Amino acid sequence: MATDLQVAVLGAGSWGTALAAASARNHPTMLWARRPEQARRIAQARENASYLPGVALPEALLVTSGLDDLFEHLRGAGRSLMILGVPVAGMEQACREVAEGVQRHGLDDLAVVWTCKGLDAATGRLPHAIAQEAFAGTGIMAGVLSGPSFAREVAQGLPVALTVASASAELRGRVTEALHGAAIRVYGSEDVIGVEVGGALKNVMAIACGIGDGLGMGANARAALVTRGLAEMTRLGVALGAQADTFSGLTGLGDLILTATGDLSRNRHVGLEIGRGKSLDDILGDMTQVAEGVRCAPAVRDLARRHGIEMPITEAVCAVLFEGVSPAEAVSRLMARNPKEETAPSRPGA
Ligand SMILES: NC(=O)C1=CN([C@@H]2O[C@H](COP(=O)(O)OP(=O)(O)OC[C@H]3O[C@@H](n4cnc5c(N)ncnc54)[C@H](OP(=O)(O)O)[C@@H]3O)[C@@H](O)[C@H]2O)C=CC1
Ligand SMILES: O=C(CO)COP(=O)(O)O
Repeated sequence: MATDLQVAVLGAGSWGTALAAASARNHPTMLWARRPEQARRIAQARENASYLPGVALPEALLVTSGLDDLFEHLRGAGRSLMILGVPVAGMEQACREVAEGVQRHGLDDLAVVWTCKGLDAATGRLPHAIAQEAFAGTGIMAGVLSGPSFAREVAQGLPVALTVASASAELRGRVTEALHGAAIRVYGSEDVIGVEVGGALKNVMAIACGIGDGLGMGANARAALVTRGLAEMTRLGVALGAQADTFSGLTGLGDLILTATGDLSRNRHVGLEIGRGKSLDDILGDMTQVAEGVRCAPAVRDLARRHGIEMPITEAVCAVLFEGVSPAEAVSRLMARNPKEETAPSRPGA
């Protein structure tokens, strides 16, 4: 392999595994699973049977459950890249472990991208704020990788377009080099906030669209939810410092369309089942993978209220998930809102 870029992926869920497999085709790549028995099973079977059953992983992909192995893999590389494949709930711990590992192993040129889509449930912080705090004083280059990308399709080698956002051109270049190829296009952006807000909020909107489809509300209602959902995403994003244009790109409209309409989406699945009358506890009890929109919805609602941003669809999702409001009642409340102008979505109050 003629490359001086070495890649480590922390987190062996569906997305971490799919990205590690893609990277391993061109660069020395090591995947870290937090459970030793899972790492052993993946390494032996060349398959992640828990998260991506039936997908063959490249022979070249290294697998470990030892965090120190991951840093040793990167030490001595010409250039190194760490991809965090954990959900938002694991972001703070992952960043802390990376910061400590960098010091312990004397890595001085590491680029780190996270892939989680959500807000910190307790504080409403976006992932970059979590990373910023953990990485302070370490010299780590940081950024976010997002876009419309079901892990299973990526792992099967089907075409996909992603966006990497970072202030660091060097980091954007490394991520592009690691993943860009025959089936993956990687676009660059400097709008970290816009990319993160799009990724977090499209999950909430996917739950809303799933609820509508579960209720049998029809294609017109779905189109209305997607469009007005995008208006909510843009409004909050702009209030937080994002660029409005980002929301018509891959990580905004692109990911919203995918997740709100694609049946591989876990968030859409949650909404569909709620709309069909199942309880949230039963739905989550039957799932083995994360649906970030569930924990994210109240954090988004609280953040929006703090910024004085109206987010009726998000409020409705929270009311159905956590306040005992029936899906039908939530729809009635949305429809009963006062008529208004359809102004540009980025304008406050639109
Ligand atoms: N799957 C997809 O298509 C895509 C997912 N994403 C985003 O990527 C992130 C990861 O999702 P995905 O891979 O799908 O999730 P999965 O549910 O498939 O896997 C989650 C992975 O994270 C580990 N994990 C779970 N909770 C924690 C925690 N608190 N701390 C540390 N590790 C934890 C799990 O380990 P264990 O098995 O030991 O429990 C597992 O390896 C999410 O934010 C998701 O929105 C982004 C793009 C596409
Ligand atoms: O983020 C995703 C696709 O871009 C995956 O969506 P779900 O988490 O809803 O499955």
